[in-house]
Amino acid sequence: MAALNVHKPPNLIPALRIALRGHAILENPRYNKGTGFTLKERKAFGLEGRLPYRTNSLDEQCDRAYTQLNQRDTPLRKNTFLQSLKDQNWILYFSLLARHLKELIPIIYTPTEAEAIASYSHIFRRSDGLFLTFPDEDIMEEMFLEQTRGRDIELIVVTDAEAILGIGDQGVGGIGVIIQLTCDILREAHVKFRFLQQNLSYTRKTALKTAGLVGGIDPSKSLSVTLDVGTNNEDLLNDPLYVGWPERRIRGEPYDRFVDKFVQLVRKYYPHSLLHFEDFGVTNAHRILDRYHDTHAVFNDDIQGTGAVTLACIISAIRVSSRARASSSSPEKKKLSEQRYIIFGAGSAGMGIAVQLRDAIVSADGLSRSDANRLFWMIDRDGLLHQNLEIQGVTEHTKEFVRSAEEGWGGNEHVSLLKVVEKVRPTVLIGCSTSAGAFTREVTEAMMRGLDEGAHPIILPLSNPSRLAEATPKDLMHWTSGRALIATGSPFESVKMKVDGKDMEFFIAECNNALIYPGLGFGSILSQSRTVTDTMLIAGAKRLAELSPAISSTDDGEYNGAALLPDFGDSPRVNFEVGVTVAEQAVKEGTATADWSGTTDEERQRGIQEVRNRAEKKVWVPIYPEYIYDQNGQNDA
Ligand SMILES: NC(=O)C1=CN([C@@H]2O[C@H](COP(=O)(O)OP(=O)(O)OC[C@H]3O[C@@H](n4cnc5c(N)ncnc54)[C@H](O)[C@@H]3O)[C@@H](O)[C@H]2O)C=CC1
Ligand SMILES: CC(=O)C(=O)O
Ligand SMILES: [Mg+2]
Repeated sequence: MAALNVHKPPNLIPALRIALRGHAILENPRYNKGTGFTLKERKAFGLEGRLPYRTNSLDEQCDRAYTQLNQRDTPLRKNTFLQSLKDQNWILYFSLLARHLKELIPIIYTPTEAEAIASYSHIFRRSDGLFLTFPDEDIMEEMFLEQTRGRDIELIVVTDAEAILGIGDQGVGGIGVIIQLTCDILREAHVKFRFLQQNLSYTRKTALKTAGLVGGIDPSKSLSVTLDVGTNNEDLLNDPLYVGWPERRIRGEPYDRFVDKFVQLVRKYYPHSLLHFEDFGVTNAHRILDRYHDTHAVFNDDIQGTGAVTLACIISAIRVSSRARASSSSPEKKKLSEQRYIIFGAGSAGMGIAVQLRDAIVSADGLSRSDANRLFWMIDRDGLLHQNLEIQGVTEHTKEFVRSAEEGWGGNEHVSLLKVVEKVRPTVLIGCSTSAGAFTREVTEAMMRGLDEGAHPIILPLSNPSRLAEATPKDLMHWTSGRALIATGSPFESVKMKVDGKDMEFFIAECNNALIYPGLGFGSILSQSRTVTDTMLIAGAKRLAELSPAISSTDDGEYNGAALLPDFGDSPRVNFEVGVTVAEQAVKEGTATADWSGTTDEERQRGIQEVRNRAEKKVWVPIYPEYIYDQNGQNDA
């Protein structure tokens, strides 16, 4: 049978010159094509006899991998299967994800990844990423260079794993979340739909239809790093199979010194890279971000990514709610500054959301910072943060949002969520507390009672994984008779119910930072921005909101149940658009340093025109390029 040869997209992906042969190329996931090696390549790379006769197309390989995946009967087994696929063949892995994006995201990310991380030491097979361990501090630079030498790294995702999703301190297993996040950026940044349709007419249509050929940043240009500074998780400390450093977390000056040493290495060797922080503990997250914000392009996803995606979601929800009110007698209240926000859980995510919304209110509606702060009521374990409460470890950011004693919140006592809802009459209620079920029927009904006629309550239970959500969408929809505008942190099924005798289906948006950080990151990397500014984040969030189905499908007033944010299955296109907007903003405000971005006003205008074109060129697409054997060619991972 003739071997199929559909791997080489002419004029799209340049051929790669590679120096690895035989076993070495088959064992290297960056280059391995498995049965996808063409006859010519098999000959050139010494693979004849190492592979069975038939050459498969990438589509065929994806079909086979998908069938194998579906033979795994639990999400965790599917997660492990995908991890081993990635260890074998990156292009096949990303291609498979691209073809089944919506279905596979909950497998490789929340909620399943939480389970995989919690069992990391027990299901451990093979390491991935760079582990920098505290006792090896003196040789950190050698370890760093060993993994990165000769590589053109653009994206570094790092965690110290103190606050993984909502499941807390996971020690060294936290690497799982950032490996997936690194992958997310890679896979989501863009689908070159039109481009591919024009250039890849020979590719099977299904691949295009299923939003197949996704790209972003070349995986060889990214690095996942775990800073193993110990763990305070007793189960891990007592587990003889725990593979991390089995000591308590280091704190204070030694911790700061260790982190600083790492950041300085990044700055020294990769000055134009984006450094993405994930799932640091709340006491360190803000401090680290503030410390490096002005000196390098640093980004804390839990703070800034969550802030940006939530801002987008609320812009979209307010638009729906104000349209609905347009047909009632009460005022429309279209502005962010016309809302009252309760944020339940004042940790990294909660504070990130408050700061992002506040900054957007100041920039869009012209309020002073202190007036904007007054629109927020922050609630944590000890209840509402107010001046008479003795709060431990209040950060500068939190202080700004503490409510005044003059508002009559009483002495040093716990003011509950219900009490705050009754008194404040919020229009927006956001949960990032890890406190499952905290948005009770009583709280929700109290919120409904406080709303203006015709308004929709905006309720976002954002805690992950799914089991920690502050309420389920189904309950919220029933308690509010179908009025609530909801988005959650993890994926939930749509809610079908009768509203005013009409059959409705409400689609629940996933308000998860993974929907926006690939675009924010792509825009920052594309423009080689010196820093990631608040204005870049706001621009990205507004663009995401514009792309929301709820906005585009309710133009004529009636809310039809469309999701408040774009679907994760559409995230490649969406993140491409967000990335372009963010890069345009970076060029506009002069933080971009890419050689095409310009320094004078005139050059910057030209730079802005250039962004989209540059973005299309930059995208990495998971398709096999042709390989040419060259003993001076690439030989790294
Ligand atoms: N949807 C999304 O994009 C994101 C969701 N999250 C989720 O939000 C949750 C919190 O994450 P982080 O802010 O990173 O953690 P964190 O540990 O920094 O913050 C959690 C906060 O909730 C407070 N809290 C705990 N129990 C509470 C209770 N019963 N009542 C009120 N407050 C309580 C804690 O004291 C802490 O301040 C997690 O479940 C995480 O998965 C976090 C980042 C992004
Ligand atoms: C989504 C995310 O970053 C978290 O749950 O931590
Ligand atoms: Mg996170």
